[in-house]
Amino acid sequence: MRVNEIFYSLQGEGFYSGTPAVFVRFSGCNLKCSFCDTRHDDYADMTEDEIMYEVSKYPACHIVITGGEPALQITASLVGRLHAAGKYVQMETNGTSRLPADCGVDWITCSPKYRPVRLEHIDELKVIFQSSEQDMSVYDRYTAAVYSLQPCDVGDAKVNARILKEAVEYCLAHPKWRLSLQTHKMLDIR
Ligand SMILES: C[S@@+](CC[C@H](N)C(=O)[O-])C[C@H]1O[C@@H](n2cnc3c(N)ncnc32)[C@H](O)[C@@H]1O
Ligand SMILES: Nc1nc2[nH]cc(C(=O)O)c2c(=O)[nH]1
Ligand code: SF4
Ligand SMILES: [Mg+2]
Repeated sequence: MRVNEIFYSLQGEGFYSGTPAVFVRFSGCNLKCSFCDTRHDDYADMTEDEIMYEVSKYPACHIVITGGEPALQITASLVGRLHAAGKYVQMETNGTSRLPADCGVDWITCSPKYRPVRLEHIDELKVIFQSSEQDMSVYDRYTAAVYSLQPCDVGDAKVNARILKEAVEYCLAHPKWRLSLQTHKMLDIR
């Protein structure tokens, strides 16, 4: 499997914010979002054994499978092995690729981009919020347990502050949505 990095940190985003987690970041993505905050091109080829060994070095049971786009590489076999090791598996995905049959991921956080979502089930819908002008009606078609609104980090403090203010206003006016802050960036951790 093409792995960009494996590291231990706090889940910085969404419903599980603050949860200690081992991040497995797969390399490569089928999209090129202009705002993407992650460099994921570099990789090492790793076997499932090697991934399991790396993950076993950390004490947390929460695993975040991300990328790049992890749906392009995830296997039921790897998820099964993580479960056998007592792990809880969350995946961060853009939702454009179907998951392998019986993939078994415990929590799917889907952050739709500008392409149709092909997932049958979403636990958390995480929308990247850029402006109060954004058409939020496109998300009406999705059903999830949790609806997270995450301000887009555009790399400019003034613009970020404007986006954050509008995101707060949006949540207050549409309380189905909860604010998701990228807390790892505030804490300056990975
Ligand atoms: C790097 S992506 C990897 C997973 C998957 N490709 C996806 O887009 O969901 C991880 C999360 O970061 C979010 N994200 C990426 N760039 C961002 C930015 N500039 N500001 C806020 N969130 C961002 C994505 O929407 C996604 O929820
Ligand atoms: N701490 C931390 N939390 C995260 N949650 C989702 C991330 C991602 O890049 O998918 C991420 C990340 O890169 N770091
Ligand atoms: S889908 Fe995710 S990883 Fe891919 S470019 Fe967009 S934000 Fe980045
Ligand atoms: Mg990230």
